[in-house]
Amino acid sequence: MANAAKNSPNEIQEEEEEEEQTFEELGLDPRLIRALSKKGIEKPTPIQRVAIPLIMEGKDVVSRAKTGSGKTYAYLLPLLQKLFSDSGSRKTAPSAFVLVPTRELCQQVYSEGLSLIEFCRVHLKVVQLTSSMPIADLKAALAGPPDILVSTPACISTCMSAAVLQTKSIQDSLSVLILDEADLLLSYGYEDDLKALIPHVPRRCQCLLMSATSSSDIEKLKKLVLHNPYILTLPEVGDVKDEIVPKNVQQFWISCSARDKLLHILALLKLELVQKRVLVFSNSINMAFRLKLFLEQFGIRSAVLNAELPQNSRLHILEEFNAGLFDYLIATDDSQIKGKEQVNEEINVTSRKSKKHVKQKLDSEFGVVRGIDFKNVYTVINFEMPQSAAGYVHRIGRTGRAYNTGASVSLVSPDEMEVFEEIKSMLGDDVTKDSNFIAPFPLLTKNAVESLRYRVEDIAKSVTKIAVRESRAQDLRNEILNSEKLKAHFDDNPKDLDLLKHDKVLSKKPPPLHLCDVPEYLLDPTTQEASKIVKLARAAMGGTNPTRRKGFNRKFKKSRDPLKTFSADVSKRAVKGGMKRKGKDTGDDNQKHKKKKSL
Ligand SMILES: Nc1ncnc2c1ncn2[C@@H]1O[C@H](COP(=O)(O)OP(=O)(O)OP(=O)(O)O)[C@@H](O)[C@H]1O
Repeated sequence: MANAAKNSPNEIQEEEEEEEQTFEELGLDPRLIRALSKKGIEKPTPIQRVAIPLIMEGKDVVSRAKTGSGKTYAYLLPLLQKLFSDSGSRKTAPSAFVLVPTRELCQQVYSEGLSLIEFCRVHLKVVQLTSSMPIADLKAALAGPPDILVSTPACISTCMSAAVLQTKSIQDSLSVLILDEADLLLSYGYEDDLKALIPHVPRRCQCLLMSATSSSDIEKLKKLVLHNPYILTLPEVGDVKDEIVPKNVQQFWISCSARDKLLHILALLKLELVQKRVLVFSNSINMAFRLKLFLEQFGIRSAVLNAELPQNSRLHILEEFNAGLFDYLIATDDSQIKGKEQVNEEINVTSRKSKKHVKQKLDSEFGVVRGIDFKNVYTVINFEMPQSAAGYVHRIGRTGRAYNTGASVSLVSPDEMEVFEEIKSMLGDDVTKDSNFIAPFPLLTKNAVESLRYRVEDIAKSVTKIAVRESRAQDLRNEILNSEKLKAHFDDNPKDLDLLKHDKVLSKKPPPLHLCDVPEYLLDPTTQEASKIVKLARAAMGGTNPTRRKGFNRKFKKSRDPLKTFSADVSKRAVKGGMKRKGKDTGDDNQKHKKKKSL
């Protein structure tokens, strides 16, 4: 049906009717539907439409869907529904484990679970545990026990070794195990932790595996954890490399030398050729600070999010950014993949040379890019290219989430062409499939870039290695102090976001006034026009106001909406007559799902 639907208007109508399926029709409990409605969520996304009924039937499911497609509710909703009816049963350990690769994700899934439970007014308890917690706190959190435990595999392993979680209790009580962002669990080094847990997961336990990309790690995990699972995946994955990046994210690139990257990013931001809010990625913490200091000199304030910051500060930066308190966030990623030694070396240099001797370890459970639900990020800029094609998909996936639209701009220097080619070949880079095509960025003219060059060169030189090192150490010191204050403050005032600003200026000298404004005579007519178009588009979308944006997006062409293009696999094999299922027993369920669903 998916193919036919693309070709025939009548069938598109059919497809759209199928899309109108509601949460009620999926059999969701009215309390959950009310809770969703309070959160402004009215109808299921495609992955939710397919996964929720299967999970409610108790099936093991591997669910692979694009970034931002709503995978968290796809498992949280049926999980809660199951626990509504199980809540009276006696147990000695949590009924459900949700395992994620990073603390940031832990916090995010925990908050989503907690708010659904609160809205539903049911007596269920969710806790989050991380490896940094003292054993006594882990013990206290597990007393009860709670119904849902959100954690990292390493922390579960710690709890088992410290006998805070008894393996016998896990065997008796665990009924659902969820591995979220499963494609990352092994690359974050959790294989041994998972292997320690798996023998204690009872055979009857339902196992779910959620991921945005596929990899050999997923295959490994599937074998390790799942029994006879249903595989829900994108329709053409495998052969046609389609729709890896959500369709409503437009991808662009700019070719420039490594040296000219500062000049180009300044032109993009200062001439307002990209829409706010903007998430910029760099590959190292020093580069992130260099960029911050450089932009400050032109009156552009930003915050840096990285692995050396204390956890409270990181969470607070994310919350502030999501709440719209500042427009530019520079994040570092890939520190896990890059080799910790190199990054640690970077930190030690900072520590040794800094007078106040700030020592801070990189957090191995840190992850900004993977799975974090940034709100209303319109533009992602790759100031430096990620180290892998999968890294690119995850970065780009921070925009265009749920029903929003977004854009990405990658600054590609000659020595990054190799990874850029790899990305293009992974995407298929087919001009006819606009979702996967990375187009040259059309709004930035050579004249506009050159008009800024002489201003940029002096400032770029003034942002020396020493200045970067000092401001990085300064920021870290501030954040360590803040972190303590934040902890105490937020225990009492959980909703107070405006306490500490993270985009404060770090430069010793205030930005020169003449650099903060770009005089009109510097701009060629094409750039002026481009800037106007971007502003108009922004106004049409209601700025960063999420509710007005929704209205805009409803008018957005359906075929460009990533949330509408998912179909269950039901994939290749389904076309030939049946849902893809590991193992022999397909039975009646196969009949139910026989038809290839295009949602
Ligand atoms: N049915 C829905 N309607 C509208 N918005 C939704 C719906 N379901 C989820 N969302 C919103 O979509 C956003 C993305 O959801 P989520 O974080 O679950 O995506 P994801 O598929 O897990 O992405 P990633 O792979 O990047 O982790 C969230 O802000 C969430 O609140």
